[in-house]
Amino acid sequence: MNLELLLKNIDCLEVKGEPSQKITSVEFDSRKVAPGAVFIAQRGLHADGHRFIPAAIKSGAVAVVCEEYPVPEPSGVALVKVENGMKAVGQIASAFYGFPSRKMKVVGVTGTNGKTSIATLLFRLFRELGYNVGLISTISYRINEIEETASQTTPDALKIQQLMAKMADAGCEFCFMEVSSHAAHQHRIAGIEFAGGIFTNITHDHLDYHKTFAEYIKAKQLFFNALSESAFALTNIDDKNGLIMVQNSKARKITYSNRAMADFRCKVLETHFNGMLLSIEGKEVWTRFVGNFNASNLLAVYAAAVNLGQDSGEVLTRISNLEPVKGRFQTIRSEDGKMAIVDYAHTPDALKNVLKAIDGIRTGNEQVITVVGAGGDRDKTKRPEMAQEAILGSDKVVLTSDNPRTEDPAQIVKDMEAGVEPQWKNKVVSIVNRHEAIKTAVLLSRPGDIILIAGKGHENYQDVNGVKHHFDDVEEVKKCFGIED
Ligand SMILES: CC(=O)N[C@H]1[C@@H](OP(=O)(O)OP(=O)(O)OC[C@H]2O[C@@H](n3ccc(=O)[nH]c3=O)[C@H](O)[C@@H]2O)O[C@H](CO)[C@@H](O)[C@@H]1O[C@H](C)C(=O)N[C@@H](C)C(=O)N[C@H](CCC(=O)O)C(=O)O
Ligand SMILES: Nc1ncnc2c1ncn2[C@@H]1O[C@H](COP(=O)(O)OP(=O)(O)OP(=O)(O)O)[C@@H](O)[C@H]1O
Ligand SMILES: N[C@H](CCC[C@H](N)C(=O)O)C(=O)O
Ligand SMILES: [Mg+2]
Repeated sequence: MNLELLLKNIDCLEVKGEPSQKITSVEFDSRKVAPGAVFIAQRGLHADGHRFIPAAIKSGAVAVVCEEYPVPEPSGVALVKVENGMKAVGQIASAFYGFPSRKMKVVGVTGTNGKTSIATLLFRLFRELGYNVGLISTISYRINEIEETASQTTPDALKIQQLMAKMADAGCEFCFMEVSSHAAHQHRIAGIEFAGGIFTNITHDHLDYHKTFAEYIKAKQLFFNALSESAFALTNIDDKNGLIMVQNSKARKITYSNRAMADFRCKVLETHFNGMLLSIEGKEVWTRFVGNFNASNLLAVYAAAVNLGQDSGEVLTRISNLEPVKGRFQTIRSEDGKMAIVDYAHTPDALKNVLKAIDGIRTGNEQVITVVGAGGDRDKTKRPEMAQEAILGSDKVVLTSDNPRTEDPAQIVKDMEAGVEPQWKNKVVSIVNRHEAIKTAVLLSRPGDIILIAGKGHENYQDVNGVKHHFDDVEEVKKCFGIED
Protein backbone atom coordinates (compact mmCIF):
# COMPACT_ATOMS: atom_id res chain seq x y z
CA MET A 1 0.00 0.00 0.00
CA ASN A 2 1.09 3.50 -0.83
CA LEU A 3 2.15 5.69 2.16
CA GLU A 4 0.08 8.66 0.99
CA LEU A 5 -3.06 6.52 0.93
CA LEU A 6 -2.26 5.17 4.36
CA LEU A 7 -1.95 8.64 5.84
CA LYS A 8 -5.20 9.96 4.36
CA ASN A 9 -7.33 9.23 7.42
CA ILE A 10 -4.70 9.95 10.02
CA ASP A 11 -4.06 13.01 12.16
CA CYS A 12 -0.56 13.82 10.91
CA LEU A 13 1.17 17.14 11.39
CA GLU A 14 3.75 16.97 8.61
CA VAL A 15 5.21 14.59 6.01
CA LYS A 16 8.79 14.81 4.75
CA GLY A 17 10.30 12.74 1.96
CA GLU A 18 8.74 10.48 -0.63
CA PRO A 19 4.96 10.13 0.01
CA SER A 20 4.40 7.52 -2.68
CA GLN A 21 6.57 4.95 -0.87
CA LYS A 22 5.17 1.44 -1.01
CA ILE A 23 4.50 0.10 2.49
CA THR A 24 4.42 -3.65 3.02
CA SER A 25 3.95 -3.86 6.79
CA VAL A 26 3.29 -1.79 9.94
CA GLU A 27 5.45 -2.17 13.08
CA PHE A 28 5.91 -0.37 16.40
CA ASP A 29 8.66 -2.70 17.61
CA SER A 30 12.00 -2.19 15.85
CA ARG A 31 12.87 -5.85 16.50
CA LYS A 32 10.05 -6.94 14.20
CA VAL A 33 10.74 -4.56 11.31
CA ALA A 34 11.26 -6.13 7.86
CA PRO A 35 12.16 -4.35 4.61
CA GLY A 36 9.28 -2.16 3.37
CA ALA A 37 7.80 -1.48 6.82
CA VAL A 38 6.52 1.75 8.26
CA PHE A 39 7.94 2.03 11.81
CA ILE A 40 5.88 3.95 14.38
CA ALA A 41 7.77 5.25 17.40
CA GLN A 42 5.74 5.32 20.60
CA ARG A 43 6.78 6.45 24.04
CA GLY A 44 6.31 3.60 26.49
CA LEU A 45 6.66 3.20 30.22
CA HIS A 46 10.12 1.72 30.04
CA ALA A 47 11.54 2.86 26.75
CA ASP A 48 11.06 5.58 24.15
CA GLY A 49 10.42 4.07 20.72
CA HIS A 50 12.16 7.10 19.15
CA ARG A 51 15.46 5.59 20.34
CA PHE A 52 14.92 2.64 18.04
CA ILE A 53 14.37 4.61 14.80
CA PRO A 54 17.96 3.98 13.57
CA ALA A 55 17.57 0.24 14.28
CA ALA A 56 14.25 0.17 12.41
CA ILE A 57 15.78 1.90 9.39
CA LYS A 58 18.72 -0.50 9.46
CA SER A 59 16.23 -3.37 9.28
CA GLY A 60 14.61 -1.86 6.19
CA ALA A 61 11.89 0.54 7.36
CA VAL A 62 11.04 2.87 4.44
CA ALA A 63 8.94 5.28 6.49
CA VAL A 64 9.04 6.44 10.08
CA VAL A 65 6.14 7.89 12.05
CA CYS A 66 7.24 9.85 15.11
CA GLU A 67 6.42 12.67 17.49
CA GLU A 68 9.89 14.20 17.11
CA TYR A 69 12.18 13.92 14.10
CA PRO A 70 15.39 12.00 14.71
CA VAL A 71 18.64 13.97 14.76
CA PRO A 72 20.36 13.82 12.35
CA GLU A 73 17.44 13.33 10.00
CA PRO A 74 17.94 10.15 8.00
CA SER A 75 17.86 10.33 4.21
CA GLY A 76 16.03 7.94 1.90
CA VAL A 77 13.08 7.35 4.23
CA ALA A 78 9.79 9.21 4.53
CA LEU A 79 9.28 10.96 7.88
CA VAL A 80 5.80 11.54 9.25
CA LYS A 81 5.23 13.72 12.30
CA VAL A 82 2.23 12.97 14.53
CA GLU A 83 1.08 14.30 17.86
CA ASN A 84 0.69 10.92 19.50
CA GLY A 85 2.62 7.84 18.40
CA MET A 86 0.40 5.49 20.40
CA LYS A 87 -2.74 6.74 18.66
CA ALA A 88 -1.00 6.54 15.29
CA VAL A 89 -0.44 2.77 15.60
CA GLY A 90 -4.19 2.00 15.66
CA GLN A 91 -5.05 4.58 13.02
CA ILE A 92 -2.34 3.44 10.59
CA ALA A 93 -2.92 -0.28 11.20
CA SER A 94 -6.66 0.19 10.67
CA ALA A 95 -6.06 1.89 7.31
CA PHE A 96 -3.40 -0.68 6.33
CA TYR A 97 -5.84 -3.55 6.96
CA GLY A 98 -8.72 -1.86 5.11
CA PHE A 99 -10.69 -0.51 8.10
CA PRO A 100 -11.94 -3.93 9.26
CA SER A 101 -14.07 -2.55 12.11
CA ARG A 102 -16.28 -0.81 9.53
CA LYS A 103 -17.13 -4.21 8.04
CA MET A 104 -18.80 -5.51 11.22
CA LYS A 105 -20.39 -4.30 14.42
CA VAL A 106 -17.79 -4.05 17.16
CA VAL A 107 -18.94 -3.83 20.77
CA GLY A 108 -16.45 -3.06 23.54
CA VAL A 109 -16.94 -4.02 27.19
CA THR A 110 -15.17 -2.13 29.95
CA GLY A 111 -15.26 -2.16 33.76
CA THR A 112 -13.25 -3.64 36.62
CA ASN A 113 -15.13 -6.95 36.68
CA GLY A 114 -17.41 -8.79 34.28
CA LYS A 115 -15.75 -7.93 30.95
CA THR A 116 -14.74 -11.49 30.02
CA SER A 117 -18.09 -12.83 31.21
CA ILE A 118 -20.15 -10.40 29.12
CA ALA A 119 -17.96 -10.44 26.00
CA THR A 120 -17.79 -14.25 25.98
CA LEU A 121 -21.51 -14.68 26.59
CA LEU A 122 -22.30 -12.23 23.78
CA PHE A 123 -19.96 -14.19 21.51
CA ARG A 124 -21.70 -17.48 22.39
CA LEU A 125 -25.17 -15.96 22.11
CA PHE A 126 -24.50 -14.57 18.64
CA ARG A 127 -22.95 -17.88 17.52
CA GLU A 128 -26.15 -19.57 18.72
CA LEU A 129 -28.16 -17.01 16.76
CA GLY A 130 -26.33 -18.19 13.64
CA TYR A 131 -23.80 -15.41 13.03
CA ASN A 132 -20.09 -15.44 12.27
CA VAL A 133 -18.55 -13.75 15.29
CA GLY A 134 -15.18 -12.59 16.64
CA LEU A 135 -14.07 -12.34 20.28
CA ILE A 136 -11.14 -10.55 21.92
CA SER A 137 -10.93 -11.49 25.59
CA THR A 138 -8.65 -12.29 28.51
CA ILE A 139 -9.03 -16.03 27.86
CA SER A 140 -8.79 -16.18 24.09
CA TYR A 141 -9.08 -14.45 20.74
CA ARG A 142 -11.66 -16.24 18.61
CA ILE A 143 -12.99 -16.21 15.09
CA ASN A 144 -15.95 -18.56 15.17
CA GLU A 145 -14.43 -21.89 16.26
CA ILE A 146 -10.81 -20.88 15.63
CA GLU A 147 -9.25 -20.05 18.96
CA GLU A 148 -5.92 -18.51 19.96
CA THR A 149 -4.83 -18.25 23.61
CA ALA A 150 -4.82 -14.61 24.60
CA SER A 151 -1.66 -12.82 25.75
CA GLN A 152 -3.47 -9.72 27.00
CA THR A 153 -7.06 -8.79 27.78
CA THR A 154 -6.89 -6.12 25.06
CA PRO A 155 -3.84 -6.69 22.86
CA ASP A 156 -1.83 -3.93 21.18
CA ALA A 157 -3.46 -1.88 18.42
CA LEU A 158 -1.64 -3.68 15.62
CA LYS A 159 -2.71 -7.11 16.83
CA ILE A 160 -6.31 -5.90 17.24
CA GLN A 161 -6.44 -4.68 13.63
CA GLN A 162 -4.83 -7.91 12.38
CA LEU A 163 -7.41 -9.96 14.27
CA MET A 164 -10.26 -7.80 13.00
CA ALA A 165 -9.02 -8.11 9.41
CA LYS A 166 -9.16 -11.91 9.79
CA MET A 167 -12.62 -11.64 11.32
CA ALA A 168 -13.81 -9.52 8.39
CA ASP A 169 -12.33 -12.05 5.92
CA ALA A 170 -14.20 -14.84 7.74
CA GLY A 171 -17.43 -12.90 7.23
CA CYS A 172 -17.90 -11.91 10.87
CA GLU A 173 -20.81 -9.56 11.36
CA PHE A 174 -20.06 -8.94 15.02
CA CYS A 175 -16.99 -8.66 17.22
CA PHE A 176 -17.17 -8.51 21.00
CA MET A 177 -14.08 -7.29 22.80
CA GLU A 178 -12.86 -6.37 26.25
CA VAL A 179 -11.47 -2.87 26.63
CA SER A 180 -9.12 -2.77 29.60
CA SER A 181 -8.27 0.53 31.25
CA HIS A 182 -4.62 0.06 30.21
CA ALA A 183 -5.77 -0.32 26.61
CA ALA A 184 -7.94 2.81 26.68
CA HIS A 185 -5.15 4.82 28.29
CA GLN A 186 -2.52 3.57 25.81
CA HIS A 187 -4.82 4.15 22.79
CA ARG A 188 -4.75 0.46 21.84
CA ILE A 189 -8.35 0.97 20.64
CA ALA A 190 -7.51 3.88 18.30
CA GLY A 191 -8.75 3.21 14.77
CA ILE A 192 -11.66 1.00 15.87
CA GLU A 193 -15.13 2.18 14.93
CA PHE A 194 -17.38 0.85 17.66
CA ALA A 195 -21.09 0.10 17.27
CA GLY A 196 -21.46 0.11 21.03
CA GLY A 197 -19.84 0.18 24.43
CA ILE A 198 -20.83 -1.51 27.69
CA PHE A 199 -19.84 -0.44 31.19
CA THR A 200 -20.03 -3.01 34.01
CA ASN A 201 -18.65 -1.42 37.20
CA ILE A 202 -15.59 0.28 38.60
CA THR A 203 -13.99 -0.70 41.90
CA HIS A 204 -10.51 -0.97 43.37
CA ASP A 205 -7.90 -2.35 40.94
CA HIS A 206 -4.87 -1.32 38.88
CA LEU A 207 -3.92 1.65 41.07
CA ASP A 208 -0.30 0.63 40.53
CA TYR A 209 -0.75 1.88 36.95
CA HIS A 210 -3.37 4.64 37.18
CA LYS A 211 -2.20 5.91 40.62
CA THR A 212 -5.57 7.34 41.73
CA PHE A 213 -9.16 6.15 41.44
CA ALA A 214 -10.03 9.40 39.60
CA GLU A 215 -7.39 8.63 36.94
CA TYR A 216 -8.69 5.06 36.67
CA ILE A 217 -12.22 6.41 36.01
CA LYS A 218 -10.83 8.87 33.44
CA ALA A 219 -9.08 6.06 31.55
CA LYS A 220 -12.33 4.13 31.21
CA GLN A 221 -14.21 7.32 30.24
CA LEU A 222 -11.82 7.75 27.29
CA PHE A 223 -13.48 4.78 25.64
CA PHE A 224 -17.01 6.23 25.95
CA ASN A 225 -15.85 9.73 24.98
CA ALA A 226 -14.56 8.37 21.68
CA LEU A 227 -17.80 6.60 20.68
CA SER A 228 -19.70 8.14 17.76
CA GLU A 229 -23.30 9.40 17.72
CA SER A 230 -24.45 6.27 15.91
CA ALA A 231 -23.10 3.97 18.65
CA PHE A 232 -24.80 2.99 21.88
CA ALA A 233 -23.35 3.38 25.37
CA LEU A 234 -24.94 0.82 27.68
CA THR A 235 -24.24 1.52 31.32
CA ASN A 236 -24.89 -0.13 34.66
CA ILE A 237 -26.56 2.44 36.89
CA ASP A 238 -26.31 0.17 39.94
CA ASP A 239 -22.68 1.31 39.97
CA LYS A 240 -22.34 4.80 41.38
CA ASN A 241 -20.08 5.81 38.50
CA GLY A 242 -22.36 4.34 35.83
CA LEU A 243 -23.73 7.67 34.62
CA ILE A 244 -20.46 9.55 35.12
CA MET A 245 -18.80 7.04 32.83
CA VAL A 246 -20.92 8.03 29.84
CA GLN A 247 -21.57 11.70 30.68
CA ASN A 248 -19.31 13.08 27.94
CA SER A 249 -20.20 10.48 25.34
CA LYS A 250 -21.94 11.41 22.08
CA ALA A 251 -23.34 7.88 21.86
CA ARG A 252 -26.98 6.94 22.54
CA LYS A 253 -27.13 6.29 26.29
CA ILE A 254 -28.95 3.22 27.56
CA THR A 255 -29.13 2.18 31.21
CA TYR A 256 -29.52 -1.18 32.92
CA SER A 257 -30.17 -2.03 36.56
CA ASN A 258 -31.08 -4.80 38.97
CA ARG A 259 -32.33 -2.29 41.52
CA ALA A 260 -33.62 0.96 40.03
CA MET A 261 -35.67 2.36 37.17
CA ALA A 262 -33.69 1.89 33.98
CA ASP A 263 -34.15 1.20 30.28
CA PHE A 264 -33.46 -2.49 30.98
CA ARG A 265 -34.33 -4.11 34.28
CA CYS A 266 -33.85 -7.46 35.91
CA LYS A 267 -34.90 -9.10 39.17
CA VAL A 268 -33.57 -12.25 40.79
CA LEU A 269 -36.62 -14.37 41.67
CA GLU A 270 -34.93 -17.54 42.95
CA THR A 271 -31.35 -18.67 43.54
CA HIS A 272 -30.09 -22.25 43.70
CA PHE A 273 -26.63 -23.80 43.48
CA ASN A 274 -27.11 -24.69 39.83
CA GLY A 275 -28.79 -21.49 38.67
CA MET A 276 -31.14 -18.56 39.12
CA LEU A 277 -34.65 -17.74 38.03
CA LEU A 278 -34.61 -14.18 36.67
CA SER A 279 -37.24 -11.76 35.54
CA ILE A 280 -35.80 -9.80 32.63
CA GLU A 281 -38.08 -7.05 31.33
CA GLY A 282 -40.94 -8.80 33.14
CA LYS A 283 -40.31 -12.19 31.49
CA GLU A 284 -39.18 -15.15 33.57
CA VAL A 285 -36.08 -16.96 32.46
CA TRP A 286 -34.17 -19.83 34.10
CA THR A 287 -30.37 -19.43 33.84
CA ARG A 288 -27.37 -21.58 34.77
CA PHE A 289 -25.67 -18.71 36.60
CA VAL A 290 -25.44 -17.82 40.29
CA GLY A 291 -25.07 -14.43 42.01
CA ASN A 292 -26.51 -10.94 41.58
CA PHE A 293 -23.43 -9.89 39.62
CA ASN A 294 -24.22 -12.57 37.05
CA ALA A 295 -27.81 -11.34 36.83
CA SER A 296 -26.32 -7.96 36.02
CA ASN A 297 -23.98 -9.47 33.40
CA LEU A 298 -26.85 -11.37 31.75
CA LEU A 299 -28.98 -8.23 31.67
CA ALA A 300 -26.16 -6.39 29.90
CA VAL A 301 -25.92 -9.24 27.39
CA TYR A 302 -29.67 -9.10 26.78
CA ALA A 303 -29.77 -5.29 26.42
CA ALA A 304 -26.79 -5.26 24.04
CA ALA A 305 -28.27 -8.01 21.88
CA VAL A 306 -31.61 -6.22 21.61
CA ASN A 307 -29.81 -2.98 20.73
CA LEU A 308 -27.94 -4.86 18.04
CA GLY A 309 -31.27 -5.65 16.43
CA GLN A 310 -31.97 -9.14 17.77
CA ASP A 311 -35.43 -10.41 18.64
CA SER A 312 -35.98 -10.13 22.41
CA GLY A 313 -37.88 -13.42 22.78
CA GLU A 314 -35.26 -15.34 20.83
CA VAL A 315 -32.49 -13.74 22.90
CA LEU A 316 -34.15 -14.76 26.19
CA THR A 317 -34.55 -18.36 25.05
CA ARG A 318 -30.87 -18.52 24.07
CA ILE A 319 -29.79 -16.88 27.34
CA SER A 320 -31.40 -19.70 29.29
CA ASN A 321 -29.10 -22.15 27.48
CA LEU A 322 -25.87 -20.23 28.06
CA GLU A 323 -23.27 -21.85 30.33
CA PRO A 324 -20.88 -20.02 32.70
CA VAL A 325 -17.47 -19.06 31.34
CA LYS A 326 -14.45 -21.23 32.27
CA GLY A 327 -13.10 -20.42 35.74
CA ARG A 328 -16.06 -18.18 36.62
CA PHE A 329 -17.98 -19.80 39.51
CA GLN A 330 -16.93 -23.23 38.17
CA THR A 331 -18.12 -25.93 40.58
CA ILE A 332 -16.48 -29.29 41.31
CA ARG A 333 -18.12 -31.78 43.69
CA SER A 334 -16.38 -34.57 45.61
CA GLU A 335 -17.96 -37.96 46.09
CA ASP A 336 -18.37 -37.30 49.83
CA GLY A 337 -20.37 -34.12 49.27
CA LYS A 338 -17.79 -31.32 49.40
CA MET A 339 -18.09 -28.55 46.86
CA ALA A 340 -15.23 -26.52 45.39
CA ILE A 341 -15.80 -23.31 43.43
CA VAL A 342 -13.00 -22.06 41.19
CA ASP A 343 -13.48 -18.38 40.43
CA TYR A 344 -11.42 -15.58 38.86
CA ALA A 345 -12.19 -13.07 41.63
CA HIS A 346 -8.93 -11.11 41.85
CA THR A 347 -10.21 -7.80 43.20
CA PRO A 348 -11.76 -7.01 46.62
CA ASP A 349 -15.14 -6.31 45.01
CA ALA A 350 -15.20 -9.53 42.98
CA LEU A 351 -14.30 -11.54 46.08
CA LYS A 352 -17.04 -9.84 48.09
CA ASN A 353 -19.59 -10.56 45.34
CA VAL A 354 -18.67 -14.19 44.96
CA LEU A 355 -18.82 -14.76 48.71
CA LYS A 356 -22.17 -12.95 48.82
CA ALA A 357 -23.43 -15.24 46.06
CA ILE A 358 -22.26 -18.26 48.08
CA ASP A 359 -23.93 -16.86 51.17
CA GLY A 360 -27.20 -16.61 49.25
CA ILE A 361 -27.24 -20.31 48.45
CA ARG A 362 -25.67 -21.96 51.52
CA THR A 363 -27.78 -23.53 54.23
CA GLY A 364 -25.73 -22.05 57.07
CA ASN A 365 -24.69 -25.41 58.54
CA GLU A 366 -21.62 -25.80 56.39
CA GLN A 367 -18.25 -24.03 56.48
CA VAL A 368 -17.07 -21.75 53.69
CA ILE A 369 -13.29 -22.06 53.29
CA THR A 370 -11.57 -19.59 50.97
CA VAL A 371 -8.15 -19.97 49.35
CA VAL A 372 -6.89 -16.70 47.91
CA GLY A 373 -3.72 -14.85 46.89
CA ALA A 374 -2.89 -11.56 45.17
CA GLY A 375 -0.79 -10.95 42.07
CA GLY A 376 2.79 -9.72 42.17
CA ASP A 377 3.78 -6.53 40.25
CA ARG A 378 0.18 -5.39 40.55
CA ASP A 379 -1.73 -2.98 42.77
CA LYS A 380 -0.35 -3.54 46.31
CA THR A 381 -3.13 -1.65 48.06
CA LYS A 382 -5.72 -4.26 47.11
CA ARG A 383 -3.86 -7.01 49.05
CA PRO A 384 -5.07 -6.30 52.63
CA GLU A 385 -8.55 -5.51 51.28
CA MET A 386 -8.73 -8.89 49.56
CA ALA A 387 -7.75 -10.65 52.80
CA GLN A 388 -10.45 -8.68 54.65
CA GLU A 389 -13.19 -9.53 52.15
CA ALA A 390 -12.19 -13.19 52.26
CA ILE A 391 -12.40 -13.24 56.06
CA LEU A 392 -15.70 -11.36 56.23
CA GLY A 393 -17.37 -13.85 53.90
CA SER A 394 -15.77 -17.11 55.05
CA ASP A 395 -15.40 -19.33 58.12
CA LYS A 396 -11.76 -20.11 57.33
CA VAL A 397 -9.23 -18.52 54.99
CA VAL A 398 -6.01 -19.83 53.50
CA LEU A 399 -3.81 -16.99 52.19
CA THR A 400 -1.49 -18.07 49.41
CA SER A 401 0.29 -17.11 46.15
CA ASP A 402 -1.18 -16.00 42.83
CA ASN A 403 1.37 -15.16 40.11
CA PRO A 404 4.10 -13.58 42.27
CA ARG A 405 5.83 -12.47 39.05
CA THR A 406 9.04 -10.64 40.10
CA GLU A 407 8.02 -10.19 43.77
CA ASP A 408 8.77 -12.35 46.80
CA PRO A 409 5.61 -14.49 47.28
CA ALA A 410 6.06 -14.58 51.08
CA GLN A 411 6.08 -10.76 51.16
CA ILE A 412 2.84 -10.61 49.12
CA VAL A 413 1.20 -12.94 51.65
CA LYS A 414 2.51 -10.67 54.45
CA ASP A 415 0.96 -7.66 52.67
CA MET A 416 -2.35 -9.53 52.67
CA GLU A 417 -1.95 -10.43 56.37
CA ALA A 418 -1.85 -6.69 57.13
CA GLY A 419 -5.62 -6.74 56.52
CA VAL A 420 -6.20 -9.42 59.19
CA GLU A 421 -7.49 -7.86 62.41
CA PRO A 422 -6.34 -9.51 65.68
CA GLN A 423 -9.77 -11.03 66.43
CA TRP A 424 -9.74 -12.82 63.05
CA LYS A 425 -6.30 -14.41 63.42
CA ASN A 426 -7.64 -17.86 64.37
CA LYS A 427 -9.64 -18.00 61.13
CA VAL A 428 -6.61 -17.51 58.92
CA VAL A 429 -3.66 -19.63 57.89
CA SER A 430 -0.93 -18.56 55.45
CA ILE A 431 0.55 -21.18 53.13
CA VAL A 432 2.65 -19.65 50.38
CA ASN A 433 2.71 -22.77 48.20
CA ARG A 434 -0.64 -22.75 46.36
CA HIS A 435 -0.65 -26.50 45.87
CA GLU A 436 -0.28 -27.03 49.63
CA ALA A 437 -2.83 -24.29 50.34
CA ILE A 438 -5.53 -26.01 48.28
CA LYS A 439 -4.65 -29.38 49.85
CA THR A 440 -4.96 -27.86 53.34
CA ALA A 441 -8.35 -26.29 52.54
CA VAL A 442 -9.63 -29.67 51.39
CA LEU A 443 -8.23 -31.35 54.51
CA LEU A 444 -9.94 -28.75 56.71
CA SER A 445 -13.28 -29.36 55.00
CA ARG A 446 -16.08 -31.74 55.94
CA PRO A 447 -18.82 -33.17 53.74
CA GLY A 448 -21.24 -30.39 52.82
CA ASP A 449 -18.59 -27.64 53.06
CA ILE A 450 -17.85 -25.13 50.31
CA ILE A 451 -14.26 -24.37 49.27
CA LEU A 452 -13.78 -21.20 47.23
CA ILE A 453 -10.52 -21.11 45.29
CA ALA A 454 -10.23 -17.56 44.07
CA GLY A 455 -8.06 -15.48 41.79
CA LYS A 456 -6.84 -17.70 38.96
CA GLY A 457 -10.02 -18.97 37.31
CA HIS A 458 -9.13 -20.22 33.82
CA GLU A 459 -5.38 -19.57 34.24
CA ASN A 460 -3.23 -22.66 33.89
CA TYR A 461 0.02 -21.26 35.19
CA GLN A 462 1.79 -19.69 38.11
CA ASP A 463 4.02 -16.84 36.87
CA VAL A 464 7.26 -16.79 38.87
CA ASN A 465 9.95 -14.41 37.64
CA GLY A 466 8.58 -14.40 34.11
CA VAL A 467 8.43 -18.21 33.88
CA LYS A 468 4.96 -19.69 33.63
CA HIS A 469 4.88 -22.97 35.58
CA HIS A 470 1.88 -25.18 34.85
CA PHE A 471 -0.72 -24.76 37.59
CA ASP A 472 -4.45 -25.26 37.33
CA ASP A 473 -6.80 -24.77 40.31
CA VAL A 474 -9.41 -27.14 38.84
CA GLU A 475 -6.81 -29.87 38.32
CA GLU A 476 -5.45 -29.35 41.85
CA VAL A 477 -8.81 -29.61 43.54
CA LYS A 478 -9.83 -32.63 41.46
CA LYS A 479 -6.64 -34.39 42.60
CA CYS A 480 -7.50 -33.61 46.23
CA PHE A 481 -11.04 -34.89 45.69
CA GLY A 482 -9.68 -38.07 44.07
CA ILE A 483 -11.44 -37.28 40.80
CA GLU A 484 -9.72 -38.61 37.68
CA ASP A 485 -10.12 -36.74 34.36
C1 LIG B 1 2.11 -1.70 31.58
C2 LIG B 1 1.72 -1.91 30.15
O1 LIG B 1 0.57 -1.94 29.83
N1 LIG B 1 2.74 -2.07 29.28
C3 LIG B 1 2.49 -2.24 27.86
C4 LIG B 1 3.37 -1.25 27.08
O2 LIG B 1 4.69 -1.55 27.40
P1 LIG B 1 5.76 -0.44 27.72
O3 LIG B 1 5.10 0.90 27.82
O4 LIG B 1 6.57 -0.92 28.86
O5 LIG B 1 6.69 -0.48 26.43
P2 LIG B 1 8.25 -0.15 26.41
O6 LIG B 1 9.01 -1.39 26.73
O7 LIG B 1 8.49 1.06 27.22
O8 LIG B 1 8.51 0.16 24.87
C5 LIG B 1 8.11 1.40 24.24
C6 LIG B 1 8.12 1.23 22.77
O9 LIG B 1 9.45 0.91 22.29
C7 LIG B 1 9.38 -0.16 21.40
N2 LIG B 1 10.66 -0.87 21.38
C8 LIG B 1 11.16 -1.41 22.52
C9 LIG B 1 12.37 -2.12 22.49
C10 LIG B 1 13.06 -2.26 21.26
O10 LIG B 1 14.13 -2.86 21.15
N3 LIG B 1 12.51 -1.70 20.15
C11 LIG B 1 11.33 -1.03 20.17
O11 LIG B 1 10.88 -0.56 19.15
C12 LIG B 1 8.22 -1.00 21.91
O12 LIG B 1 7.70 -1.84 20.91
C13 LIG B 1 7.23 0.08 22.30
O13 LIG B 1 6.49 0.48 21.18
O14 LIG B 1 3.17 -1.42 25.69
C14 LIG B 1 3.46 -2.75 25.22
C15 LIG B 1 3.21 -2.76 23.70
O15 LIG B 1 1.87 -2.48 23.39
C16 LIG B 1 2.57 -3.77 25.94
O16 LIG B 1 2.87 -5.08 25.50
C17 LIG B 1 2.82 -3.66 27.44
O17 LIG B 1 1.94 -4.55 28.14
C18 LIG B 1 2.58 -5.37 29.14
C19 LIG B 1 3.14 -6.64 28.52
C20 LIG B 1 1.59 -5.76 30.25
O18 LIG B 1 1.83 -6.63 31.06
N4 LIG B 1 0.45 -5.13 30.34
C21 LIG B 1 -0.61 -5.44 31.32
C22 LIG B 1 -0.44 -4.69 32.62
C23 LIG B 1 -1.92 -5.08 30.65
O19 LIG B 1 -1.93 -4.48 29.57
N5 LIG B 1 -3.02 -5.45 31.25
C24 LIG B 1 -4.29 -5.08 30.73
C25 LIG B 1 -5.39 -5.19 31.76
C26 LIG B 1 -5.64 -6.56 32.38
C27 LIG B 1 -7.02 -6.63 33.02
O20 LIG B 1 -7.20 -6.26 34.18
O21 LIG B 1 -7.95 -7.10 32.35
C28 LIG B 1 -4.60 -5.91 29.45
O22 LIG B 1 -5.31 -5.38 28.59
O23 LIG B 1 -4.15 -7.07 29.34
N1 LIG C 1 -20.60 -7.79 37.07
C1 LIG C 1 -19.73 -8.17 37.99
N2 LIG C 1 -19.58 -7.45 39.14
C2 LIG C 1 -18.71 -7.80 40.09
N3 LIG C 1 -17.95 -8.92 40.05
C3 LIG C 1 -18.05 -9.68 38.94
C4 LIG C 1 -18.94 -9.35 37.86
N4 LIG C 1 -18.82 -10.29 36.91
C5 LIG C 1 -17.88 -11.15 37.34
N5 LIG C 1 -17.42 -10.81 38.57
C6 LIG C 1 -16.37 -11.44 39.39
O1 LIG C 1 -15.13 -11.06 38.78
C7 LIG C 1 -14.41 -12.21 38.33
C8 LIG C 1 -13.79 -11.91 36.99
O2 LIG C 1 -14.83 -11.84 36.03
P1 LIG C 1 -14.47 -11.54 34.51
O3 LIG C 1 -13.36 -12.41 34.11
O4 LIG C 1 -15.71 -11.56 33.71
O5 LIG C 1 -13.95 -10.02 34.69
P2 LIG C 1 -12.96 -9.16 33.80
O6 LIG C 1 -13.49 -7.78 33.89
O7 LIG C 1 -12.85 -9.72 32.45
O8 LIG C 1 -11.56 -9.28 34.54
P3 LIG C 1 -10.08 -8.88 33.92
O9 LIG C 1 -9.88 -7.45 34.30
O10 LIG C 1 -9.11 -9.75 34.57
O11 LIG C 1 -10.13 -9.07 32.45
C9 LIG C 1 -15.43 -13.34 38.29
O12 LIG C 1 -14.80 -14.57 38.48
C10 LIG C 1 -16.36 -12.96 39.41
O13 LIG C 1 -15.81 -13.33 40.63
N1 LIG D 1 -5.76 -8.99 34.15
C1 LIG D 1 -5.48 -9.05 35.56
C2 LIG D 1 -5.56 -10.48 35.94
C3 LIG D 1 -5.18 -10.79 37.38
C4 LIG D 1 -5.26 -12.26 37.66
C5 LIG D 1 -4.57 -12.71 38.89
N2 LIG D 1 -4.46 -14.12 38.84
C6 LIG D 1 -3.18 -12.05 39.01
O1 LIG D 1 -2.26 -12.59 38.44
O2 LIG D 1 -3.06 -11.03 39.69
C7 LIG D 1 -4.11 -8.45 35.82
O3 LIG D 1 -3.20 -8.72 35.06
O4 LIG D 1 -4.00 -7.69 36.76
MG1 LIG E 1 -11.21 -10.15 31.34
